[in-house]
Amino acid sequence: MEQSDNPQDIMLARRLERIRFRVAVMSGKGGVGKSTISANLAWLLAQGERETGLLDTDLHGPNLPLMLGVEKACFTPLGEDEIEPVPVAPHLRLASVGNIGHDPRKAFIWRGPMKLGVIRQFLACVVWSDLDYLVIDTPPGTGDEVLTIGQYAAPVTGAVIVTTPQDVAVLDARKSVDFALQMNIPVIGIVENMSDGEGMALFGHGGGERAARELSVPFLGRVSLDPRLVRSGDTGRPFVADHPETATGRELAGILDRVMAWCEESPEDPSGKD
Ligand SMILES: Nc1ncnc2c1ncn2[C@@H]1O[C@H](COP(=O)(O)OP(=O)(O)OP(=O)(O)O)[C@@H](O)[C@H]1O
Repeated sequence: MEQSDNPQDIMLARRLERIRFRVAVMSGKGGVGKSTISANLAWLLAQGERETGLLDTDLHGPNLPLMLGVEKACFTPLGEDEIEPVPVAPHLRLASVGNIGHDPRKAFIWRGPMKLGVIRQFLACVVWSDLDYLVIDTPPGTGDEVLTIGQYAAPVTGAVIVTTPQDVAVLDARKSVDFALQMNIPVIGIVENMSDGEGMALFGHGGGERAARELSVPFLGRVSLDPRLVRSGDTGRPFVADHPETATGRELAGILDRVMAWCEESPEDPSGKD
């Protein structure tokens, strides 16, 4: 974030300094599995004893509290303008607008400028303390909301772009890569989600890898279309918590290994730590 005299911006900058790596999970369109990937990567990071925060900035569909079984939890207020994220598991905490005490069955109605103000205020209010990783589940698309996050959470260490294998989705992934680069966010790579496994012919296979090659960004791996991922999303436990030894569990772990290797070798480490 550029230097500002605004007290909220100063507070935000101070809070973010205590986070070693900030990883934005982005997608050009909705429903491609961004929240699913974010939740599973964050869980695996925490299991590896990395102090991890998960930030859900989707104001219209904050799904992460439900996916992580903390939909009934509310933030603990620490003082004026300060809230403590919700503990999910050892080393893992979540901050989602879904935990501000709103009835999850009702839709949030936000007008444009109000939305951006809320995102900014939300970023500034959450007290994470020291984190190794902050995984930011961004709203889909390349609009003002993602722009606001990119601006206020800067410098973002890198972006993970999630896509599905079809041509239209891959086109959207290209837009996301371009968007991230325009915001000066380095692209960690592309994840192809809902990829057809052997004998399947639903979404196809290989589009994400092709897009990564054409755009000269790393391909982080594919996650198969797996109905158990949908079920685990509904049970409040991420897939990798209960199925780490399945092929899909290993695909997710492989993606995390590549993300961590990229971050930990990144010269952009804002904390200046090794
Ligand atoms: N690999 C997969 N196999 C099967 N189902 C999946 C897979 N990945 C995600 N899903 C399912 O697809 C649906 C959309 O996933 P998710 O909510 O993670 O997408 P999203 O991109 O975050 O959506 P939004 O645009 O609403 O933020 C969910 O029901 C989820 O369980």
